Amino acid sequence: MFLRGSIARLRPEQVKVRFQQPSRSSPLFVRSFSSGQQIRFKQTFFNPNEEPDKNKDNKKKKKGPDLSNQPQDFFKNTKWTNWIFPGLVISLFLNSYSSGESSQMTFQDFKVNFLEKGLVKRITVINNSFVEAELVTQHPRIVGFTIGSVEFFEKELDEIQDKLGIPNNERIPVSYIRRSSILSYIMPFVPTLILIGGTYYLARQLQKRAPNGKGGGPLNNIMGIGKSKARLFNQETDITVKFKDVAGCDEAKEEIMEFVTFLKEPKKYEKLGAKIPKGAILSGPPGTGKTLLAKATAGEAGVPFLSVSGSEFVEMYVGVGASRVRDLFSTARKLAPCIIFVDEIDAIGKSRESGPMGANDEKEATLNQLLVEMDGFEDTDHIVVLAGTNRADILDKALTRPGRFDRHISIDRPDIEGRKAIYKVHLKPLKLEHPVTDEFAGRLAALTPGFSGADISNCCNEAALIAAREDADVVKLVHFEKAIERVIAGLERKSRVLSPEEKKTVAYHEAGHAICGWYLQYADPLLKVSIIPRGQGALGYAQYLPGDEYLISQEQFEHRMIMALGGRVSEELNFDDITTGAADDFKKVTQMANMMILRLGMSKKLGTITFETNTQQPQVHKLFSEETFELIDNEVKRVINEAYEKCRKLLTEKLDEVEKVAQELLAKEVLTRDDMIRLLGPRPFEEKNDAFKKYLLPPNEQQQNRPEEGAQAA
Ligand SMILES: Nc1ncnc2c1ncn2[C@@H]1O[C@H](COP(=O)(O)OP(=O)(O)OP(=O)(O)O)[C@@H](O)[C@H]1O
Ligand SMILES: [Zn+2]
Repeated sequence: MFLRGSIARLRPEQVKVRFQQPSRSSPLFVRSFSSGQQIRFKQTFFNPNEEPDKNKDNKKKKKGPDLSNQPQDFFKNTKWTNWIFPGLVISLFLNSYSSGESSQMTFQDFKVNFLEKGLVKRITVINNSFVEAELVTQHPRIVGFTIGSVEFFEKELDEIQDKLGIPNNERIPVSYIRRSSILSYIMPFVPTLILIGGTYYLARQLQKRAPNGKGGGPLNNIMGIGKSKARLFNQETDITVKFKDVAGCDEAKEEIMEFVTFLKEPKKYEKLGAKIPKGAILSGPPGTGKTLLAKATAGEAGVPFLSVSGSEFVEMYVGVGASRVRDLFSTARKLAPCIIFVDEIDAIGKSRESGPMGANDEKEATLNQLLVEMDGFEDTDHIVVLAGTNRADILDKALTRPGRFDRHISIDRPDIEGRKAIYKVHLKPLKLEHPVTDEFAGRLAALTPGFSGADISNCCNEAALIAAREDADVVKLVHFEKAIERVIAGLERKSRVLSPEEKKTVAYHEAGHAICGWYLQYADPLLKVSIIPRGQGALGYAQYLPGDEYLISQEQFEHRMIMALGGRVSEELNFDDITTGAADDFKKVTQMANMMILRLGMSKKLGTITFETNTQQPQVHKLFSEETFELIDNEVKRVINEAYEKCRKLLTEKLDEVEKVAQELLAKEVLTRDDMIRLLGPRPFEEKNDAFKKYLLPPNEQQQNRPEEGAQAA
């Protein structure tokens, strides 16, 4: 009765320690395995009438309900099964321990030490082979010894008592009993019991789910392998996301809204005989909020949300994926109405013929099962399946067929307005210097072209971390600027010390890039140039702000190539030797040139043909002749050479400017756009980036950048 609860919490080593010193806390287990006679042993060290001692163990145990009075509670509690195995082991241990309580000796010892001294109160002969004698002393109270034959023992006993002159009516009472220990019945089964108990206990332990709801140990993976790994988010407790938390992507929200109304008032549709779409594919680059949108849909509809990743269906054992799909849908049916979200569906939904290895049986089986399940549930089941992917183009056509994922919702990287809205969402929890204004969010959005929702969330968090590191009370714009730089270019590496020569080379290299950017019409606005090493291997870098562009002209392409070559050309013009610093630039230039020639039809000689090959499929025959091959080679070289010549011409003309910028860089390490204007005068072209003009240009420059408006105003 004192043991309840505590064993379950004790670790094995604790259990051991407890029982090395027999305490009052053992009777539960002694009783569970002892026959009536064995209680006697227990009484030798446990007195039920004894006052409970006031040690802290006891106090703790007394708190809970008394187990001995409420056995039914004990068995109702499912946890009791967890005790079986440790209980078994401990009670066996105890049994062996408690058996040692009566002192064993020889008949000779007994005769000399007790019998002849008249210390014996009562004698019991057990099974004609063992004698237990109760003494008048307390310690030991009981002694035992084996005898060869009962006749001999009786004779000896009589002789001694005769010798001591004890009258017949006062002789030691002797009783004869037969006793079969329950242990003698149990013992043959003990190994089997331990085996079964052990296996059961291990299985239970391993099947216990980890607190985060994910699988437990390795054995669990095998036992529950066919189970879906979907995480369930309960509508009341877990899904707090609503559409208002998903900023931007208004079209996507609008489209997905239909599912919300369906899950909320299915009758409205069913009344008219309409079939509700069963699923939708959400496609878009990583971090654009596909998962978030799916969750918000569940949040708005107020239904459970089952989230699983496509890759979680894939296992090396055949048939596991299909079984997991089945399990997922059977769970969903129980929870309906509900939303299933399968992230990275391309892991199983890849087009079945594609891939260099041909079809993969296991993946195909999994996909087939998914298709079967989607066909299998009726729209009256009120289950909606949403799937996320970054590669909608490689999905199997069978998946996107009507009646399955028949809606395709694409979520793009947010534009300036989208980013502004997302910033507003993620700035809300931060402690800022000023309340969030449109201006402030717009400025951050303009500084982060191409950022996804996840990047923005990361950037806001990074800013707060930087502010905390600087012991600031509030998060300021500078912290955001540092965070953005860090996200874009990586961590500043002040520890990487360059030699003065290296530093000089980097300064002229970066100055070359910067000057090209300054005097080329289609170059993006420059924000800053720096020669502080950052991230992985970047010795210097320049931050430009491309706008949200959807079309890029040939001239733009060319200007970008010239800019990329500016670093190496500047090295050539200013030093006798060249360095390895331009490797990355060349990679970019080559990629751009290849794209122009092979995909964009920007070569007159080759014409408007795309030479793109499908790298996923093995090439069986040549797609174009040797001559075309050579022509492509020559054209790519020509485009790059032309850009190189233009770059060399430009930088030769602007050698003084390069010198100025390089010297200033060596002195200050970082140059901003304002520094550039101070050194070179304003850029000769209007900036092309609207967001930049609107949020980042100082007001006086905004005037200069809009000549017509300026004229009208004057
Ligand atoms: N439109 C948005 N509004 C607010 N927060 C956003 C938005 N998009 C993304 N986020 C932020 O980015 C995080 C990651 O987004 P999410 O996991 O939904 O992206 P995903 O598109 O599913 O990415 P992946 O393709 O890598 O699975 C979100 O938890 C959220 O904080
Ligand atoms: Zn470079």
